[in-house]
Amino acid sequence: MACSCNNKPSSLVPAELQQELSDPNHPANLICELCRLFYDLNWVTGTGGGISIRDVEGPNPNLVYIAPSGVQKERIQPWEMFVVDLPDTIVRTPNECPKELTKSYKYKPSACTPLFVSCYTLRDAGACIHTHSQNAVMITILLEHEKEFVINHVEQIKALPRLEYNESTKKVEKVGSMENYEKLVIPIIENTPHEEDLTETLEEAIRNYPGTSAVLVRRHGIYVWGETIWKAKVYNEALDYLLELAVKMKLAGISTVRE
Ligand SMILES: CSCCC(=O)C(=O)COP(=O)(O)O
Ligand SMILES: [Zn+2]
Repeated sequence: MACSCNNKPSSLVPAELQQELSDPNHPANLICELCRLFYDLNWVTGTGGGISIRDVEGPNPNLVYIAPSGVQKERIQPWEMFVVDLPDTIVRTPNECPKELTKSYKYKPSACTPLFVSCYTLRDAGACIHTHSQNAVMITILLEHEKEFVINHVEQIKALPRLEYNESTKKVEKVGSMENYEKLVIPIIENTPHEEDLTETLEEAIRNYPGTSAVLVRRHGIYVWGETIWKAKVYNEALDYLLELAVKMKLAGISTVRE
C-alpha cells in the first residue's frame, strides 16, 4: 500500500503521520501541492519563498506546518515538514523520519519561520505565503525611494479584504472586501542579508498598517497572509496581478493612483 500523495510504501511512514498524509486537505499535503503550483508561477523557484499553514481544522489550531530551509520547494514531501506549536516550540522535525524517506542532510526549518510566526501571532492568520515573484521585486525597484506601494481604481482590488482593528477583541478583523476605487496600500520594508533579520521591520509594518494583508520586501519578494490558506492564495494572486499591472503602468509613465 502507498500513501495517497506519493509512491512511498506506507510501511515506511510513521503511524502518527499516516492518517494526516491520507487527507489531501491536511496542511502538510497542501503545502506540497501549492509549492508545485507556485513554482510554475515562478514564485518559489531556486529554493526561494515558501508557504506555512496553521492546522485550523485539527485538534490544536496552534500547530503550524512549515517547510524545511534551502530545499527545492516544488519537490517537498509531506513528511519533510517542521511542526511548530505557536509561538516557538518545534514539536516535530523531518530529522526524526526514517532515512529511506528523507535526504541525507540535517533539515533546518525555513528561514522564514520567525516571519510566518509574526503573521500568526500579530494577525491571527490561518496561513502565510512568501514569494519571490518578479512582479513584487520589480515594483520595489521602480519605487526605490518609496515606503509604500499604492494603487486604486482597478477591479481586482475587490479581491482583497477590508481589515479593521476591533477595540473589543483587540484584533485586526476582516469586515468585508475593498472597493475597486479604494486605495490599496502595501508597506515596503528594506531587505537584510538574512531572512530572519527581517522580523522586526515586518512586525513594525504589520503594526503600522492595520489595513494590510501583505508586506513587500525590497529587491526580495512579498509576504501575504489570510484567514485560511485559500484566502491567502487568493490575496496573493490578486496582489501579484496588481503588482504586474503596476509595473507595466509605471514603465508606461502612468500613475497607479487616480485622484
Ligand atoms: C534563494 S532563496 C534565499 C532565502 C529566501 O529568501 C527564502 O525565501 C527561502 O528561505 P528558506 O529558508 O525557506 O529556503
Ligand atoms: Zn525570501
